[in-house]
Amino acid sequence: MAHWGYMTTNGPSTWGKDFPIANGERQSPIDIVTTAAEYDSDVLGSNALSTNYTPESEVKLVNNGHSIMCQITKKGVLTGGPLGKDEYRLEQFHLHWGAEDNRGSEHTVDGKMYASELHLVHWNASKYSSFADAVQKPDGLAVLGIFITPGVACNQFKVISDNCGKLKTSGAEMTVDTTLDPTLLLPSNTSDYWTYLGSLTTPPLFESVTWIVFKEPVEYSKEQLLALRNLVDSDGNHMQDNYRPPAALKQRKVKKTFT
Ligand SMILES: CCN[C@H]1CN(CCOC)S(=O)(=O)c2sc(S(N)(=O)=O)cc21
Ligand SMILES: [Zn+2]
Repeated sequence: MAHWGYMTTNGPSTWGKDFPIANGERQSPIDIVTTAAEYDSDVLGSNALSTNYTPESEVKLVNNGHSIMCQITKKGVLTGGPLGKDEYRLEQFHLHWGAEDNRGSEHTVDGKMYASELHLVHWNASKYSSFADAVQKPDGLAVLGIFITPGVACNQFKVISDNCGKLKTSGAEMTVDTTLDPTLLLPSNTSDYWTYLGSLTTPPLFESVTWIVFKEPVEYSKEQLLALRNLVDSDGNHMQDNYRPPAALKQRKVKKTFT
């Protein structure tokens, strides 16, 4: 089978052929209908969402053919909020983006698409022994979704935007000798978010993700967004527009932590 991608011939509308779960009951992304989201004080509850990340002492960047990914090597944890008592460990982060500012995010808010969306991927280290073990479990993963909008440069993202041009082929890796604190990739307000049970937004589309999507977007400069748009895969195709459109909500409720 042709490897999945985002072109007409192998894009999201074709994924169901090889990954039937594409039409499942808890697929991601979704359109977040803000008026339908339910304020849930016990999500906000006793234990607010909390990150405790250790800054990376060097930055491992990988062009995986579908996105630019930063492989995390230090111990960083996400707890609280909808995650109950479980501790989720940061594994990697990556992005999705468009060819133009008017598209690129995967989640949408009342139909609005942002220019890009950053995903910090965590796995449930309280219940599972490894990322590979957790990736298919219904409570195996937690992903933080951060909307990106054009504006001032994000300093912490510079190490990625300054180097992604050197990752010319799929599988290309590089290690940049600089530190990176994933905490500084988050919006200033991490109390206001929507959360719901969903899936990976790329094949294999496992329904294993507790999604936490922050309301406040983060700004990247035009140059930083252009750096993402200049990324190519090994066939020399631009990686841009590497977003899956919203899937059906089906029998799910989206919760929110703010009124
Ligand atoms: C290009 C492949 N992307 C996936 C690779 N991984 C799955 C590994 O399957 C064995 S993963 O768990 O690191 C994630 S998280 C994620 S998203 N966009 O929902 O945050 C996609 C993927
Ligand atoms: Zn993603």
